[in-house]
Amino acid sequence: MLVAENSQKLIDTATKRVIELYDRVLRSQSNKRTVQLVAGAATAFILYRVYAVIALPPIALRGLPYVNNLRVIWTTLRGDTPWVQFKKLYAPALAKSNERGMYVRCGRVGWCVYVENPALIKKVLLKGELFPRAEHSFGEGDTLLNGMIRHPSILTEPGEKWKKHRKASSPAFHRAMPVNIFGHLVQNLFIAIEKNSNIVEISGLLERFGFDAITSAGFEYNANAIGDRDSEWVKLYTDLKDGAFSPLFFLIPAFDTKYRHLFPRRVQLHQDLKRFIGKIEDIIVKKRAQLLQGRSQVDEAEKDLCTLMLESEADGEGSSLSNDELLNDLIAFILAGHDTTANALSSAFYYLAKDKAIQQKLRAEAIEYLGDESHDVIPTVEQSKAMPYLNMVIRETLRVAGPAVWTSPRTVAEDTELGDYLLPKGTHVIVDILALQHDADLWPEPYKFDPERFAPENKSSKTASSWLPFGGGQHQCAGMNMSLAEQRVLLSMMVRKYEWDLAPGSPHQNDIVMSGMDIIGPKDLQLVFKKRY
Ligand code: HEM
Repeated sequence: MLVAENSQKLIDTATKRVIELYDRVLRSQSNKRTVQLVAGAATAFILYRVYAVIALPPIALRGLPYVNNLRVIWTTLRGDTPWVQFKKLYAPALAKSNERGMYVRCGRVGWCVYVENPALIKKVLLKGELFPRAEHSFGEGDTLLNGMIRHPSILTEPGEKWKKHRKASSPAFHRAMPVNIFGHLVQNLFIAIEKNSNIVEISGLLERFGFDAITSAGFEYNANAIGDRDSEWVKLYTDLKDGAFSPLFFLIPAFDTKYRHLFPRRVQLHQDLKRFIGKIEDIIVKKRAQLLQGRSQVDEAEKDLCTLMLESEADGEGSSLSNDELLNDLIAFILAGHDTTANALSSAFYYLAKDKAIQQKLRAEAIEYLGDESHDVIPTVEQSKAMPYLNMVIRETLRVAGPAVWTSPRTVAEDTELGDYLLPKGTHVIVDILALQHDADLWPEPYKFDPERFAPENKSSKTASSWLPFGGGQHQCAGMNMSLAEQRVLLSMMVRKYEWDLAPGSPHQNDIVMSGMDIIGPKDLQLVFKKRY
């Protein structure tokens, strides 16, 4: 939370004390002037203490450069995205840290040390025992946010409880590579693009593509978000997600719990949540029953995650999850998997529209691998992995405009030195992916889109450890390979079929304009498509 709960308590106590003091001073007739001076000084001191609690980090962290929290609150209320906040506030703080590569600011879990130095990042990500995931990073209680990011799940638990979820899903993520599912959804996207007269709002369309992709690949349910933006599933999910991250309820969770009855729309959303959960529960129950009848005959790589998880559980391979736990993980996959991939793709469309030579080079490669006949070709897994330039474009997009700007927060398990700085037990630490991937020492001209950085001859160990769009260590993105497959299939098919350009008068003409808070992507990106066949 941007304003920690204990700050509120301190403000209340301080206000009470100041009122009591004034009351005593004003009633006292003796030596009034001296008493007024003392009262004034006491008030100033208390006000400073209140300011310090809200605006400044704990004393133990003040040896690192930090960002005054009032500035963070202000920029957040203004609706600045992390992309803008980084340029305005965090990059200057980081610049003050010189070689250290650490700065402090208030984030979702309170005051955090943000780390950008690759060597320190390695320590944070690889020493899981010392830097376990922070508990309750999405708050506690019966809020809509906790109804969506459900406990216990792969996204929420630290330690052994998390391991159980990761173990249950690892075999499934290892096997799933559903290029045909993705390819057929890309064909639905073609239909949607051609329904538009001229200008296509591609970022919204890709979000709907991402939703169909994760419901199909997650539990064999095509929500048909591409075909029908008002479909029941899409509306339900969008309302719930917007509601869960609504700033008012995010900042003051009591409005969503104790005082929910004062907000009828909120009450409705909680009922909608039950309906949404019920739909996925039904799918799980049906799939468990199907498994008792025999294995799915679908090709292993095209099976959905839920089926694969149940099958590996039956084989004693993954760990065993209750229906509730499995449900929580499936919802986690939707939340973690749909916006991220959609925004990455949207950014790729932007950079390819801005640089026609790169777009053409990518097209030439897709034609070389998939042919130039006038019909759609869904690449095989092997073909999609083999296209070197496609992979360079994807990697560079994830560097320059990676949708996940930070890793999940970790909490220091005992007093620990990070670099030359002692972090007390309980300090929160976050890897600043955005800062790392825009460090000019590691990535010259960091805001320039240049896939050649990833050409084999330009590879270096320095950049290998500085490309972390999926995080790293034990919590590295579980869906990384699935997301990469989705991006390869979509981009290779799209570039074979269309040429595209920014829409006339696009606000993105000079520079990409981002939207989003934790997950970012181009804001309302509009493109003009020209069909090649
Ligand atoms: C471009 C697309 C994606 C990006 C950039 C991305 C990025 C990330 C990042 C940065 C983390 C946190 C890592 C950490 O804390 O160290 C993460 C975790 C996670 N992601 Fe992704 N992700 C993407 C797509 C997906 C997809 C498609 C899925 C599911 C199908 C998925 C599922 C998860 C899960 C389950 C976790 C938690 C892993 C754990 O703690 O064990 N992500 N992702």
